[in-house]
Amino acid sequence: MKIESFAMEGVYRIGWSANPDPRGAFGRLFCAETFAEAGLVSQWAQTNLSRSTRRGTLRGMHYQTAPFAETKLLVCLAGRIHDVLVDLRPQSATYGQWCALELDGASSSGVYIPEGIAHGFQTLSDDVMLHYSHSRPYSPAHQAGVAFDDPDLAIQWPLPPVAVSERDLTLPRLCEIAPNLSPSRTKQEVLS
Ligand SMILES: Cc1cn([C@H]2C[C@H](O)[C@@H](COP(=O)(O)OP(=O)(O)O[C@H]3O[C@H](C)C(=O)[C@H](O)[C@H]3O)O2)c(=O)[nH]c1=O
Repeated sequence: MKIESFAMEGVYRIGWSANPDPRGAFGRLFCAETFAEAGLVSQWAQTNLSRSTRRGTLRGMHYQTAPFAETKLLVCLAGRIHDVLVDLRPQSATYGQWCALELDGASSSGVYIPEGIAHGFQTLSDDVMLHYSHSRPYSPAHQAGVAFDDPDLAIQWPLPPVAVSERDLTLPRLCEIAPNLSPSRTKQEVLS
């Protein structure tokens, strides 16, 4: 299992160190001790599976508000996704900016997403399966989000979005949830 910092403070790529053998492979994806030693959340409240059937499916940008703000460990088990993070932490050097990475099931690659980051993805293949670990329970009353097509963010999505939920089509713009954020800080992809 590899833990590598990525683009924004507190975000890490998580790599699955597979041990191949004639049957296939086996490897560790999470270890509470290793995560704790690295200063990462090492206890999860809930885990979820997310299945998307069509290439181009876009979900996001989602987060939970306090006191249910959550850290997520996301692992791609099947298919490929373009994963996007938006930094909503006012004290962060990358506040109001976004970064992106590709995750795929072939390598079971993952990303560790700290509290204060809005998360979304677009599938790059049919039949995507994702595994989520959440540090806090799901709380519908604390579900929040930012528009995936916010013009101030100008997130670059690789494909025309399909199968976007009604909720995601009506999420607020960043300027509505962070009025003090000057547009000059946004429109920049944080280069990894
Ligand atoms: C998030 C969640 C949802 N649900 C129920 C609520 C709905 O009936 C159904 C689908 O929920 P939603 O449309 O919010 O699912 P996504 O659009 O895939 O949202 C998720 O994907 C984005 C990209 C994320 O990062 C979040 O983890 C999460 O918001 O599952 C639950 O029962 N538990 C949960 O933890």
